[in-house]
Parts: sequence; structure tokens; C-alpha cells
Amino acid sequence: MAMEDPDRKTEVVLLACGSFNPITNMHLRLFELAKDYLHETGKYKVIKGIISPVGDAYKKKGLISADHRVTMAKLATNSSDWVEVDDWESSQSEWLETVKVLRHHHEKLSSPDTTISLQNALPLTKPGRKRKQEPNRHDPIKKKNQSPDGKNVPQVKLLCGSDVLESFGIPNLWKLEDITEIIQNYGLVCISRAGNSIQKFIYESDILWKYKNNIHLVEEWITNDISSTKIRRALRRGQSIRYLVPDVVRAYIEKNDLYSLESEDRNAGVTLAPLQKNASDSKN
Ligand SMILES: Nc1ncnc2c1ncn2[C@@H]1O[C@H](COP(=O)(O)OP(=O)(O)OP(=O)(O)O)[C@@H](O)[C@H]1O
Ligand SMILES: NC(=O)c1ccc[n+]([C@@H]2O[C@H](COP(=O)(O)O)[C@@H](O)[C@H]2O)c1
Ligand SMILES: [Zn+2]
Repeated sequence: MAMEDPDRKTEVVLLACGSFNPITNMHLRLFELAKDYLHETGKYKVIKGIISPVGDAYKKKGLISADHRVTMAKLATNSSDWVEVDDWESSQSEWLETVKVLRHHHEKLSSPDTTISLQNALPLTKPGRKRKQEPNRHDPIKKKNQSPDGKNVPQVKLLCGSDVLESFGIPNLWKLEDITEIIQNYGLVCISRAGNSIQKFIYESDILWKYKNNIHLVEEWITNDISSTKIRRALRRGQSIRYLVPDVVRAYIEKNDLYSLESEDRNAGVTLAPLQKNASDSKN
């Protein structure tokens, strides 16, 4: 890659998965921070950002309908020329592991003209390892990141905050094989706060340590503590959320009266889908 043409940069698509309940200015900032970081390495060209709100079947407490969350994310990204919203994940009837969302977007980029089903979104690493994506490996016959028609396929990287990386350590939340596939085959761009313990967390995990070259840690120097939880709390208390979320999102929330004491009670007492799924898997 670098040896063939030093100016040829690896194209990257950033995928952010989460509740976006609701989308905030901080979510939009994540993309800007990650893009600046990757461009500063001199190795990557970020060509697109994708926001993929989780489906209702995720069953997180206080999660309002995906329709509203997707609409707000679309309103928020209208002013961006490179970040868009994709509702494929949220339109599935069941909750999907994040690795399946990565596979879907990878397949979509590899064959942009065909509609792909979940069945076709196979792991990058299969027995025989033909489709394994190994950064920096040079294969003279069929180059990495190439679609069947020979076009270069951009890498899809998972964009997340350090809380998501740290959630890898919560028992039953993530499968080790999923974590491995995500960081080995796709890569992670993780936005962390100055002085937090994310480096130590990687050091203490064998699997994260093994693939640490595929984990890009981006330090957020202009710290910004906005979270959806705080936005919902402010709304319940009748406080202003102006300048914390895009104005179009604020207007949409007000018009549809989206967040209340009642909405915060949605899914109360219900087990989060990944915990439910992984607990029943380990029993079988
Ligand atoms: N202030 C922040 N700094 C870094 N990453 C963040 C920040 N806020 C959200 N993220 C990241 O944005 C993605 C989507 O997160 P999510 O939808 O859970 O938003 P949230 O603001 O954390 O919401 P909640 O408060 O409901 O958990 C996740 O990868 C999360 O880590
Ligand atoms: N095993 C998994 O793939 C797994 C587990 C937990 C959360 N997730 C994803 O991480 C994101 C977390 O979002 P929240 O921080 O809003 O809960 C969601 O997109 C969710 O689907 C994936
Ligand atoms: Zn969160």
C-alpha cells in the first residue's frame, strides 16, 4: 500500500452505533474529532460518517421509538456534508450485534449496487480466511479492500466513546469473538477524555492489547460533557437544552413532546437485549 504509492491514502468510513436518544452536539463532534485525528496521521482519508441508531428491540430504559430517534439524527446531520444517518439497523425487528452492523456496511460498500440481506453479511474472517482484511498486507493476486470488480473498498471503522470500549469488560454484554472481529478486521476509533484510564484498560485486556494497533485513541482536549441522559433529564425538569443539541432537534422534541417522566420509564425492568441474548446463549 504505502510502498506502491505514498500519496495513496486508505479510505475510511466511520460508523457510530448507539441509542442517540436524542442525538446531541457531542455526537456530531465525535465525527469531527475522529476525522481530524485520522487525517493528521497522513494515512487515512475519511470519506463518510454513518450514524446508525439502535433498534427498539435493544430495550434500553428510556429508549423512545426509533422513528423519532432516526428523524432527529437526520435533522441534525442535514447541515453536514459528510455525516449521514442509516436506518437499516433500526428497521430490523430484532436487536443486532454491532459486528453485524459493521458487516452490513462493509458488504454494502463492497457491492454498492446490490441490495444485501443479513444472510449475506458474513464475517470477514471465514474458514480459509479468504476475505480477511489485514491492513498493510500486500497480496499480488487480489488486493485487500477490493471488491469483485476490482474497485477499492473503503475500510469501515467503528467510532465510539471510551464508555463503549470500557463496556467490553462487562460480563455477558459483548462476545469475545465479536470484540475480536471488530478490532481485528475493522478497527476502532475511540474518543476519550484527557487523563482517563482507557490506555490502562487496553493494557489490562489481552485481546485489546493484541490488536492495539487497530485501536485509534483520540484525545478530546476541548472537553464536552453533553450526554443524552443529561438532555433527557433537563427536559424532564423543564430546563433549556438550547445550544446542547442542534436547534432543529430541539424544535422537533418540543413539537412532539418526546421526553417525559413516562418515556423515561419505558423498558423499566426489562433486560437489555445483548444481556438477554448472551445469557440465554451461555445456558444452551
Ligand atoms: N461526551 C462524549 N464523549 C465521548 N463519546 C461520547 C460522548 N457522548 C456520547 N459519546 C459516544 O456516542 C456514541 C453514542 O452514544 P449514546 O447514544 O449512548 O449517547 P450518550 O450521550 O452516551 O447517551 P446516554 O447518556 O443515554 O448513554 C457512543 O459511542 C458514546 O460513547
Ligand atoms: N454485543 C454487542 O454487539 C453489543 C453489546 C452492547 C451494546 N452494543 C451496541 O453499542 C451501542 C451502545 O449504545 P448505548 O451506549 O446507547 O447503550 C448500541 O449501538 C448497541 O447496539 C453492542
Ligand atoms: Zn451512552
